[in-house]
Amino acid sequence: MPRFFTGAAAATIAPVEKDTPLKKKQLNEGLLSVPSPEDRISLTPTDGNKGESTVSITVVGASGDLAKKKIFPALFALFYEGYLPEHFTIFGYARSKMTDAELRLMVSKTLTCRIDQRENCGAKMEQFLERCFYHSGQYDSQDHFSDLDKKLKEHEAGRVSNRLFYLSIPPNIFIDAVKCASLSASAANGWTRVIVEKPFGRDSESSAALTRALKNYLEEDQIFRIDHYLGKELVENLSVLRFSNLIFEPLWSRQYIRNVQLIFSEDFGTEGRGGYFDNYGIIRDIMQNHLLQILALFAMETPVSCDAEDIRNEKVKVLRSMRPLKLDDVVIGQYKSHTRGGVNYPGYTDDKTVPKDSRTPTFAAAALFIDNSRWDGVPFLMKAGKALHNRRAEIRVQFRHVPGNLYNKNFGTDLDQATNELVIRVQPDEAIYLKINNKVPGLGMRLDRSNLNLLYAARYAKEIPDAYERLLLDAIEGERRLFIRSDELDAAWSLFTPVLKEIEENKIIPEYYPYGSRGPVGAHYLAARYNVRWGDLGLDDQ
Ligand SMILES: NC(=O)C1=CN([C@@H]2O[C@H](COP(=O)(O)OP(=O)(O)OC[C@H]3O[C@@H](n4cnc5c(N)ncnc54)[C@H](OP(=O)(O)O)[C@@H]3O)[C@@H](O)[C@H]2O)C=CC1
Ligand SMILES: O=C1O[C@H](COP(=O)(O)O)[C@@H](O)[C@H](O)[C@H]1O
Repeated sequence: MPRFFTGAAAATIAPVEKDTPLKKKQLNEGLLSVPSPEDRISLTPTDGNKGESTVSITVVGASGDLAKKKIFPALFALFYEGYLPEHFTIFGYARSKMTDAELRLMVSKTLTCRIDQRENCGAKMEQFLERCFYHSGQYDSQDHFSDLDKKLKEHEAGRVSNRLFYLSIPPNIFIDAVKCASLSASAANGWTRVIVEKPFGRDSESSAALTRALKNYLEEDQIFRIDHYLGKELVENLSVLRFSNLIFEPLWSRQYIRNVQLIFSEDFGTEGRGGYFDNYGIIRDIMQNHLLQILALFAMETPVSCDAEDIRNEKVKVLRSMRPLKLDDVVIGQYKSHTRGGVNYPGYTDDKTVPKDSRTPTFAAAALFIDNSRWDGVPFLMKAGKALHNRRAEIRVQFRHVPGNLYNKNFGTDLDQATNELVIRVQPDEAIYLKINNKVPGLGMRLDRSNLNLLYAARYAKEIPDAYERLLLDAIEGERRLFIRSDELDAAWSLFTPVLKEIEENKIIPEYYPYGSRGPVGAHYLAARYNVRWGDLGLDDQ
């Protein structure tokens, strides 16, 4: 069921943003007229185009990697499934010279059909591409954005215009682009929203400066800070799992949970993105955002409702209850070259875009703590790395042992063998499974560990949408639940900034690990200090 109303229904959708500083200025100067409430609710199709609304989506940085790989394909998937409004236009904006036809050719190479929904896919692609246009311009030129504005207006044809800008550009030009888009290409009578890609700064100070600069041109509710992990199916399911199943929520505390592990691994290196990565490193690239966001959703208290502000309020509370990370609780690593099966896999510093003497971590493990009554003393262990032995993202919840367990003798003293573990596998092969102790069928009394397994591919015959689809749709619909609010961002940076500074100022040497391995051994010592064994090492967890 499409979530977006199209056609006549869309005529009743009123702009929801508060006026931006720019808009207020224009209103004061009489440069803009305010649609009266009557205009907003009573327009019917007989008013001509005026009563209908359009959405124009401008992909700023359209020639780039993310736009090609994720944004255009996600927009097509939304179009294919009927989620885009009836009147929509997509503009690519970048400095590269391209015609509309060239943009369409570029985009067409990246579009794919769903495995389970291929009907009319070719025709749908054609229809989609016909709605894609290109405008070449500089990111810091108001004139060029004014030219874009003129083109957008032609397509909007007098309808109520809503505009979404997706900043798919390097962070050093975010502000220029926001300034120009806001001053020269804001919607005249509908909403204007801007999706901002990470990185949101590289520490507390630069992040706060970015927020301040953005707020010169936009209100907070126009800023959609994207963390694509929040758009992943199993991350979105976390709240459903916790708050709609009686069996989980009562166990969700220090009373029953021994530790929580948040694990991210990739089986490839920085290949091609070394230039960006070297300035950030794995802690900023993965931990401070993706893993911490998952942690906040995992650990938050029950929100008042599913509304964005209620959920984000609870996330902020968790983040602000966390202890700033200490250097002692962090292990960093960097991958080195490795030859396996006659193939040589390059080390991090073999990447031409990385300085030869770089100490930037490509792996990190950390122990974090939430100092509130629910989680006091429970280690939240994070592990993230590139060029490891597999590609995986998962949450592991290890439960305490059963007091006075009748069957202890069947398991011996190995706590990890005897206790339950809940695994939420975010990717690949999305799954939720619970390790339980079970009697092996037969006349004897032999126990083993088995999985109660919800494997998505077996349970749901539907392809899981890419995270960018969900997030783009939410931004179009004005749903902010899965986007990061500025206070969340501040709290997240407060946790990591001191340790990042210490690592950099003291030039801490990372532990080197071979490409394709399980990462530095130091991660095991760190876990052991808190009586934890990483859950992804078991034979049934490969
Ligand atoms: N690629 C990915 O997988 C991911 C990317 N991101 C973030 O998304 C954003 C875009 O990423 P990505 O597409 O990889 O970036 P690119 O490096 O591909 O840059 C996007 C476009 O920006 C323009 N551009 C690049 N460098 C400069 C520069 N120095 N000055 C002015 N314009 C420049 C180029 O377009 P032109 O020359 O035509 O103007 C380029 O095509 C970044 O913020 C990145 O951190 C986040 C997660 C994943
Ligand atoms: O944000 C980022 O995420 C990707 C991993 O995303 P995934 O959806 O493919 O798991 C990571 O490769 C990249 O370094 C990072 O910037």
